[in-house]
Amino acid sequence: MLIPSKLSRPVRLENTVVRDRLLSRLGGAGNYRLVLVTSPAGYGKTTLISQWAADKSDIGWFSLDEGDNQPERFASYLVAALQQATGGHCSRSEAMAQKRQYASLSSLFSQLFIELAEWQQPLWLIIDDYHLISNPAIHDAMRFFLRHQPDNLTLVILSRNLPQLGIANLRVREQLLEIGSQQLAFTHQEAKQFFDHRLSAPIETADCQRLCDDVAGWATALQLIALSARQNSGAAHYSARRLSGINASHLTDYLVDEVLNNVDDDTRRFLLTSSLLRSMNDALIVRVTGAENGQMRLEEIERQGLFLQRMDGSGEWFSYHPLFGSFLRQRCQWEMATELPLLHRAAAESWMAQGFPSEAIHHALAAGDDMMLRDILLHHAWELFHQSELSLLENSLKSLPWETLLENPRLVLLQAWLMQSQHRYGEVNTLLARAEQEMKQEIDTTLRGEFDALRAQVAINNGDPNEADRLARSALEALPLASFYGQIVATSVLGEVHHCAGNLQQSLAMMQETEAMARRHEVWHYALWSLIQQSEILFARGFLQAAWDIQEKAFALIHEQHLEQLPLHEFLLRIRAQLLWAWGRLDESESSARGGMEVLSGYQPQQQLQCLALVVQNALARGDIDNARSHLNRLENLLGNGAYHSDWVSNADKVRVIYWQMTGDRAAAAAWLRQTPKPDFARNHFLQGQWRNIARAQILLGEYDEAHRVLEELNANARALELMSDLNRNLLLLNQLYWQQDSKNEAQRVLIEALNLAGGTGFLSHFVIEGETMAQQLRQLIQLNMLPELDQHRAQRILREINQHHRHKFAHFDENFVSRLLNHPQVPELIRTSPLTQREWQVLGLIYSGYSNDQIAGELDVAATTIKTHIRNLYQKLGVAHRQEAVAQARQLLQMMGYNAL
Ligand SMILES: Nc1ncnc2c1ncn2[C@@H]1O[C@H](COP(=O)(O)OP(=O)(O)OP(=O)(O)O)[C@@H](O)[C@H]1O
Repeated sequence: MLIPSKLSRPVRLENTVVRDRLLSRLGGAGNYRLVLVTSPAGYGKTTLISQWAADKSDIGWFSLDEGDNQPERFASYLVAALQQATGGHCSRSEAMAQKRQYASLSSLFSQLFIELAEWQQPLWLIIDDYHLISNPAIHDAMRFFLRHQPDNLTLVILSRNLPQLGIANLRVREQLLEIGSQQLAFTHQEAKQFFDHRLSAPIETADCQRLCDDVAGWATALQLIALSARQNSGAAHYSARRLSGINASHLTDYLVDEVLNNVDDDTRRFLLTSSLLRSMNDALIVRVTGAENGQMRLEEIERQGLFLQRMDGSGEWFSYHPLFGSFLRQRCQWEMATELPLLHRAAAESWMAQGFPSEAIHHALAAGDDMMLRDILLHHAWELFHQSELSLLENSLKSLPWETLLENPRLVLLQAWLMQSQHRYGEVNTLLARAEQEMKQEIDTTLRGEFDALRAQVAINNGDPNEADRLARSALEALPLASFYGQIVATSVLGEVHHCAGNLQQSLAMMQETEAMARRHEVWHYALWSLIQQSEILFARGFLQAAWDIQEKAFALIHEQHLEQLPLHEFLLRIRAQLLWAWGRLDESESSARGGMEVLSGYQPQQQLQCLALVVQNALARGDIDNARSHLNRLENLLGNGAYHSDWVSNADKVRVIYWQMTGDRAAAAAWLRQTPKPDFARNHFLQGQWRNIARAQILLGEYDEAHRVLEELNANARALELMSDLNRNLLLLNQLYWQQDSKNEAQRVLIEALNLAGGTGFLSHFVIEGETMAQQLRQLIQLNMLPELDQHRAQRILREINQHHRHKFAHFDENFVSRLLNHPQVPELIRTSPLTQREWQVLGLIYSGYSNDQIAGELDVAATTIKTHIRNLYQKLGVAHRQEAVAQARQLLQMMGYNAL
């Protein structure tokens, strides 16, 4: 819940001096991205902007306190302020902010800007006391905000110092309106107006000017002078003299002498005790200060000019001027040390009664009241956990003695989940084991179930499916229906265990069950997770259309529940990219993979490894070697700088091995093959992937027998486990193997089977990526008319893709290449003296790529007889008699130029 006073413009402006000269400067504020009002404490920043904003409807006001250094909290208030300004227009961003479902502040802001794009009127967002922000993550996010905010939005920042927001740049571009302390300082005329409002007896103009000069127009000082003049008449000059030359840091002495010592004891006590509250209303005041009528008391303090600000339109919420508030709190620590725990306890109780557990925890911590903290946590910790108040919870648990946790093992469970959610798996088991060992009371069955469910999750994350299986089963046995969270976790883990064991049917059933439970209890995170797993299973079984449909459901869930910024969204975008890639929809695939990287942009770059591998994979399918190389550099860099799960590594290795195959880099493949782990048995599709990488490297290195053994076993397993997608991929590699071994018939047989399987899976790019060897075989199959009609169409489609993407293969013989070739010292004499025409080079390239005469005619769009003439001429010039010789010549030339020929 958000505290209303933090989202309200201070409204009490009667008796303030209307500062026309500054207001008219602010009249043009809408022309700037940023209005920056900076000055030392108490120069009138808040008052001025509050006056200026008084007649505006589209404003959002956000007053910061120290707690707002936590990015999630900052974001929630910022979005809420904009919601206020737009009358609730940004509901998606609001839901995301409330549920904390975003990867980074900048991604949340991007969503915000999408919603704001429809908002046409001018819009103002005011952030007061920005100097309280010290967290660099927030500064970064606000720089992002400033760069991308819509043109009709103006950000107004009030701060005691110059914020780190790239101010110089905005200044140069004239996008910044600045108001500093010199401008904020009261003029003589304003000071006169000020005193005329405040003092019962008028003050001489000359006196007023001197007072104003003495304090350099500092508003707070003028206010203090007026205060003391009212309290002990005639002391105005004395105060001004004392105030002249001092600044906020020396203010304490002055405030003690002139303010605290000048109010009656009752008021003094009221000021000190109430200052412990960062925001206050009637109920909080009554409970903490013991005042009979809190509201009246607050209004009275406000009337006395004791730096209390009214924070919302209804007049119920107040807070002290920050300067005065922190002074009072400090004094309170000194003067009322013994009473502090009692006061904080009262504050915590009152916040609890009003439904603000996190504010209550703040006071329970300050009170050092373990019992109270324990009780708040027992009742509200899960709610806060799901709102990602992780650091508040962590601090709370840290401050409780271990014995208290042992007596309340649910708190141990909470601490363990906090560790798991931060991937500190090792610590989870240590903590739970220690708790079990040291707990005095018998651990009840439900709790054991909860412990086991969490341990099962940790085990599967750690890659130990056997242990995960045992724990998940034991959890499900122990947990009653009411413990739905543990049940969901354990069921999902069991689903994963089956998945790892290759029991896809059971795994699918478990994941469907997880989804149903998670939806019933609105645990959206697990619902999404289980949908993604279902899609993975269906993909592995070769049901790509069904996988697509499940993905659609997952995207719908994300949309409905505003889960766009969950890291899991990346997972979904990634498997969508894989599917699109398989179907040859490369542009869409790449943009989905990039979308995934965007979701993770606020995390460690290592997290992007998998999406990056997909970007490389797309470049490879396009035959775009240069692009693939440049992305690969980044990918290899990440691989070398992180510890990854073995599946991640084998996905990344896949594109590396394909790249080496395409560029003929045997040395790299050999080095990799020496050190890559060789798992025992490819009983699931993750391990199949790793073994396929190995087989591909072996084929490239000419280790045909080894590759053959691997692929035979992979195929047997894939058939037994019905991993049809894997079978399809394996057959394509087997085809490569036979082709390289010159077993053309075998190659043809497995290719026909692969094409047939592709009728179900819809695979396309898997064929395309094999490039020219695939193209040659397909051309032959098409010519021989050996395929059933549908497969024939598919073969033609694949061929078109290869031709389109792999033009560079015959573009080797373009003008540039040919001129380099003719200047090569080893070029055969015959070619140097009677060079081919450009057209003849082109035809040679096509012959080399396995095109028939008719296909060359079709490709170059000329008559078949013309091609014959070209061929005759180029044979003559090359000194060859037939096709094979021409192909061999072309290969030699390409190799001479350093190309990896087919
Ligand atoms: N225009 C004005 N008319 C009358 N009093 C003013 C005016 N501006 C400021 N003051 C007095 O000065 C005090 C400080 O003003 P304000 O809170 O606006 O300063 P600030 O610069 O925002 O301070 P901080 O840096 O601590 O946030 C106020 O309590 C008010 O009494």
